[in-house]
Amino acid sequence: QSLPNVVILATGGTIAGAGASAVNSATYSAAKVPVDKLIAGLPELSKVANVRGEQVFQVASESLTNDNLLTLAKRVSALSKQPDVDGIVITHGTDTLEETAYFLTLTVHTAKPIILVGSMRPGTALSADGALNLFNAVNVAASKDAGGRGVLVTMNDEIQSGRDVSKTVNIKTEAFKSQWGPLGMIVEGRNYWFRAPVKRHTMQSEFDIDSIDALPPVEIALGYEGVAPTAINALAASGIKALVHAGTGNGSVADRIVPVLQKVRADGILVIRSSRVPDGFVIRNAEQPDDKYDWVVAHDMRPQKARILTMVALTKTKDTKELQRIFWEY
Ligand SMILES: NC(=O)CC[C@H](N)C(=O)O
Repeated sequence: QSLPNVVILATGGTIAGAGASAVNSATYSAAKVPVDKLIAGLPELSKVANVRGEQVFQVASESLTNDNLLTLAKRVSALSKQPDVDGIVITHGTDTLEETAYFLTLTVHTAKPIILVGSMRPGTALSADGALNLFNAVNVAASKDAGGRGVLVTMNDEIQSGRDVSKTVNIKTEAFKSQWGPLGMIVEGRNYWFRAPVKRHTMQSEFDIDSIDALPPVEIALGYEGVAPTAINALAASGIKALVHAGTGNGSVADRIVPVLQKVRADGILVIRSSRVPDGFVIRNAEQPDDKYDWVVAHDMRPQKARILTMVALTKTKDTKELQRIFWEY
């Protein structure tokens, strides 16, 4: 057979979920159905690619750890080097899918398509979205024109950049959005491309999962009206190497928190100023004098993605100028 070879790495989530009845679209158990059953339930895949599955984990994605991330990325990297693998699909819970997608696009050196996919409803529900999302993922992974675009996400007929995309609604099937728009769409197994990523990824990345064996502890502190320094002080005392501050507005920081973050930086912990606002981006030296305080701004990265990039960057550098360059470039 001359069909492309696609490997599905299954990690759990709602796409492998099962509920008690067809009306249970929100009340169900995630991470129940094994990958071989997912593949067997979608005979249409055999016309698109030679598909085989590997069960890497079977978890809800909010429980994934840094070690899980390393295990998965190393497996993706190893498979991508095999001549008998043309594309890789990763089934994943949607809650932290955006973090895994960004981690892989930063660290896996391949021009072969890598596609993450999940679903918002379990396969047992009325109007389940997982089957079409997975069919689309395998189609994109099997197509020649999907390589070299960074790690991609196929949800709701859209092809999204793994760097840009986030879960923005927690109940609808159109859950994944990027403020910069999707890269394309997939309809009846055909890709329609409209734009390409400009940030560094995969082949052009200076980071390589094959030489990363541990990730440093990096945590997130939220800014809000009435915020106290309690959480930041506790995090700083816990041995973290960097703190992502999810500030208000344009990454603004409460006046009583500013000296706390200055102390955190003086103690050798890197401070990354991000925003809890989903869209837009943080501008350096606006709201706070980042040059003076030696803080880094997270550009357009949401706090959870800023944390991923910070962990990856810290495997190479602790220099704040370097870290800021990395935030602009990735
Ligand atoms: N829609 C989902 O995949 C959410 C299920 C679960 N919380 C997870 O992220 O794995």
